Amino acid sequence: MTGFANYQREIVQLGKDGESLPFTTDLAALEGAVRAKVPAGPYWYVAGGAGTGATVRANRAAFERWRIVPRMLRNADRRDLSTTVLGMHLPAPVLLAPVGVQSILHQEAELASTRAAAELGLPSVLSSSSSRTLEEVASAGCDAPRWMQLYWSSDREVCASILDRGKRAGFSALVVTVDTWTRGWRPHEMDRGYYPAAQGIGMAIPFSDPVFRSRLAKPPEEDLSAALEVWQRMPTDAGKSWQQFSFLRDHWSGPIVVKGILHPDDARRAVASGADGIVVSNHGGRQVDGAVGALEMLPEVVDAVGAEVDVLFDSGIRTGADVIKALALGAKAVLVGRPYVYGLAQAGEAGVLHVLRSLLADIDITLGLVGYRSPAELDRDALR
Ligand SMILES: Cc1cc2nc3c(=O)[nH]c(=O)nc-3n(C[C@H](O)[C@H](O)[C@H](O)COP(=O)(O)O)c2cc1C
Ligand SMILES: O=C(O)C(=O)c1ccccc1
Repeated sequence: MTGFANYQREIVQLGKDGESLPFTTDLAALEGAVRAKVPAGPYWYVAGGAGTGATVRANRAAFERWRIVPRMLRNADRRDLSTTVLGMHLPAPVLLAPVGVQSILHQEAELASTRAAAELGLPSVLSSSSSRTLEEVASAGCDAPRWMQLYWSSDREVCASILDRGKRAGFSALVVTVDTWTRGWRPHEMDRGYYPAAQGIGMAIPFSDPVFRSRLAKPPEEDLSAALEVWQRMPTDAGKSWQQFSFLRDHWSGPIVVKGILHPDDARRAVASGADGIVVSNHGGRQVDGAVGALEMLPEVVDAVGAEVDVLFDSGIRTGADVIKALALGAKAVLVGRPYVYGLAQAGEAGVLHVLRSLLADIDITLGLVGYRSPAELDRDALR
């Protein structure tokens, strides 16, 4: 057995002592548990998808179409989930996806989620729209790798300043999200009139940025709506094409990952433009209604660029079996989004830790039962 599976033993022991966990171990059921606890505005903001929710469903349906074929008597009792992504050693092929405005669910927000990930040695990706600044998260006392995500604003000096702050605060990789230059059509938000950004939530990074502040007549603390208006006048797609990627290369010395790729030709373009990694993702179904399930595109993208760069995956990961399917289809690691945020809503850092430990234990146990000892041993032969 490996370390992560011990969580199962701890839980079983609790049961023997007549106790049970305060949380579900069924990560697919977490959403329902959180729905009963959190007000409708923030709940739907997180859980909702674009339009009719067809893409959210397509993400799950894509996992359902693949089945794992377990192998027997292969000495899989000792396992090692560790892997290397962008040259960084990870204890397991799991990262925390960038999720903005976490303070709508828990006041400790990104501090809690980053700490929980770091406790397990897992990297977390800080959203560009976080509720805490880069420097606050850096000083949370975590020694796991921290990556930063960027919504690539058209104001080059503001962008350069944010990248420079990230570097100085010790963020080791940059994730550039290319599928969200504007928000998708999201009835769940619009019909409830719930817009955290309108209250300045998720503006911690720009509002603490000296270059952004120099663009304002009055600081955001004195005139919030004017500051939000200036920010909104810096659209993230203005004139952007793959040619502008060199700007990021010039202002970021570490690895760059492009997040939000589905078509293999876009993956090739990203790599040709200098990306060190790709995240195959449809943003958890939040952007384009009726889009392809992200997992459906993973094999094509891996075939196109997997030999050159690390291909990561997100959108719809809920269980250990899901992670095994994504790895078998060629992902080097996966990012989880909503599940850890639901853990945060349940119980802050302890809730995130529970979700991550459950997922890692599930991956570890399932990998062993399927007859594999490490992520690297998995390939498409494990699936039908
Ligand atoms: C509430 C919420 C906020 C998000 N904010 C960001 C963000 O700021 N930047 C980003 O690149 N992706 C963001 N995402 C997308 C996630 O990084 C990720 O792609 C998605 O959640 C993965 O799907 P899953 O939730 O099914 O795991 C957000 C997702 C949610 C649910
Ligand atoms: O809601 C999202 O999916 C997202 O990417 C986002 C962007 C800015 C602020 C909060 C969330």
